[in-house]
Amino acid sequence: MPRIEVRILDPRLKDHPLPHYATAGSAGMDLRALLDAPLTLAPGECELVRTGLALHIKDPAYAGLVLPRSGLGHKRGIVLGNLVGLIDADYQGELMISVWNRGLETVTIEPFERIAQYVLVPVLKAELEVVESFEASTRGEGGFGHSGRH
Ligand SMILES: O=c1ccn([C@H]2C[C@H](O)[C@@H](COP(=O)(O)OP(=O)(O)OP(=O)(O)O)O2)c(=O)[nH]1
Repeated sequence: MPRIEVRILDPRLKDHPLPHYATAGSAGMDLRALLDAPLTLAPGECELVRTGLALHIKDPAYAGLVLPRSGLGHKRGIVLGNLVGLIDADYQGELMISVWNRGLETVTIEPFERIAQYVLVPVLKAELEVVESFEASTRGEGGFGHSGRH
């Protein structure tokens, strides 16, 4: 199992569990909002929320993804302002969550509420090789729906 170093940047987090896998099959660890008071988001409003944690992946063979929580996104309209957060292996700063109320009603986030999830994923690095033309292939120039398939 890969190891990620974590710094607890805010003493209030000492009373709360670190992000963890809720079940043996969970792919993500829930992330909690470090807030002094409830945060009210009007429809369309977006706020950068602290986690109070710095997670240093270190190994460039991995990256972190911050993803919405399904229930929160579907039922309360709370998703991420950047849709998906990409956490680089060399990032050592505080993990921040862009919380966006995409819904039509005002939503309140409570301090330490679980607002997103963190998934560690493997990363492949590609080297770009400039060529004059590609080998004959079955795909032409089309894209964005040009294949004619639905
Ligand atoms: O939801 C997110 C997304 C990113 N980050 C941190 C980790 C990431 O490694 C760093 C930079 O993110 P990214 O490269 O996506 O942002 P950018 O807008 O291109 O900023 P930068 O100029 O800092 O690279 O910000 C977060 O804390 N939360």
